[in-house]
Amino acid sequence: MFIQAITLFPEMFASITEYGVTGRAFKQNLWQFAAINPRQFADNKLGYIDDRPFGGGPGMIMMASPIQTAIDAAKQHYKQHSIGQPENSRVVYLSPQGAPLNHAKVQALSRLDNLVLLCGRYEGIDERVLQTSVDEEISIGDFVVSGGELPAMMLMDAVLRLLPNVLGDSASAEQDSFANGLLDCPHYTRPTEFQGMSVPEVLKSGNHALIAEWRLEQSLRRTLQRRPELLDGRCLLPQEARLLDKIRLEQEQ
Ligand SMILES: CN1CCN(c2ccccc2CNc2ccc(C(N)=O)cn2)CC1
Repeated sequence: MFIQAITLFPEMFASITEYGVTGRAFKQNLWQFAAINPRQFADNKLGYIDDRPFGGGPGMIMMASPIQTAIDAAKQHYKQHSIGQPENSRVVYLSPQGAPLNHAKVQALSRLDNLVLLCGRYEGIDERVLQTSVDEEISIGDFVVSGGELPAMMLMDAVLRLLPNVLGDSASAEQDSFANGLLDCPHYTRPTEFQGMSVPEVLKSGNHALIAEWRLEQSLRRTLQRRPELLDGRCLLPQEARLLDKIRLEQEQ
């Protein structure tokens, strides 16, 4: 997968290309990345790519033209390098006004050949380039941060984890909590005793069926407790329904 970020701060993306599983996968060429700085496409010698908002108000708006040129350059790049299929490519704009990102959306994005991530700064981007050149607007949550770069890197990390071979067999993405629509169960490691607290016996039993059932019960218990709405509309496997009934019965007592 070839990901391009349109950003005023290309260096920020070292956080994902240089560290952790995403960094190792990048070095193994399991995915490719390029940053495009719209400042190089400024219409003026001084490199201005922002201007005051029509209608007044605080802050500055990113001008349409340099962004348009940057998006066209990104599309040109994957076309001339014939990376994947142009139709299997998408331009995504990270913004508080976007559709909420969730696991299903991450899965859909992980099947693309090319992904262009538009990172806004200042107070946002001129609407006219968004209307013509952005395929999808996505939000990583109902809060505002000072630029689209961190949201873009969070989206990238979630997507890259789903690419084949990125997570060696040690940690597979389908075991990720949201992959099954539930919150994750509690985890423990050595030492057995920590500040007078021990480890649930079942986890030391070596009985893998019992351990799996305990973990599923803990996930269901946590989901019911912290995010009950995640259970609405989620079809339950027989084992999940049985455990959920048991938990609900206990809570009624
Ligand atoms: C001070 N202004 C900075 C620029 N910002 C803005 C406005 C429009 C687009 C992008 C941004 C970049 N910020 C983002 C981006 C995404 C998310 C998210 N939830 O996905 C949160 N914030 C408005 C506020």
